[in-house]
Amino acid sequence: MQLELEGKQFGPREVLGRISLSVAKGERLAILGPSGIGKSTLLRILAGLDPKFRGRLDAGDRLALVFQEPVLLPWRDALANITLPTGCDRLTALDWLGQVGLAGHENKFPRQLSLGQQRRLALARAFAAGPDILLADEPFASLDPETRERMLALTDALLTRTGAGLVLVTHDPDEAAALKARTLRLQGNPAVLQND
Ligand SMILES: Nc1ncnc2c1ncn2[C@@H]1O[C@H](COP(=O)(O)OP(=O)(O)OP(=O)(O)O)[C@@H](O)[C@H]1O
Repeated sequence: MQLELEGKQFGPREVLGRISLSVAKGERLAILGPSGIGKSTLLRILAGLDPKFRGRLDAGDRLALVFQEPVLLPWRDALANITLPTGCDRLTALDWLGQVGLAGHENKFPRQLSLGQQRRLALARAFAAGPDILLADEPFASLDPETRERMLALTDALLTRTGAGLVLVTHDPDEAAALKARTLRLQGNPAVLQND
């Protein structure tokens, strides 16, 4: 995927400046920066969720997204939370549940799962979609340290196994290091990307 951003405004406010970014399958990138700098805004543009920007996005790749909030279907069980959005079959969904350590939880509803389990379900759903590139917005925030470590190791393993690329938005350089991601930093007003 390739983005040539000339600028992004909210009303009169120029939030992002000129940003050139390309990510290929297998490549891992982390975008760091303080709260409010424009990390989520940039990720939403990359995901094609926000078409209101000046510039050009070449989005030929297959993308999957994970957010800080797992955004699951509340009235569907864990299995259907994978099969319905991705179109994959039951066996594939069960396999992915196993890979994220949720074997035996397939008939539970999201509210019956802990936050860490819900995040792993969202991760399984993302990988079940077979993405070239995973776009992740703070998916490890507000987990207890042990769960966070396990989730980071799991994400690293699944990225390696599938060969998917990664764009991770985070304020935490440790997460970038744990995922062996090249780091770029958003800074300035309007914000632009600098090598870290
Ligand atoms: N829909 C919107 N309308 C107006 N302003 C917005 C909108 N979305 C974001 N902003 C503003 O754009 C700026 C960048 O927001 P963004 O959420 O991208 O920052 P962030 O770096 O992801 O922050 P955080 O780390 O706290 O999530 C902020 O000043 C925010 O208030």
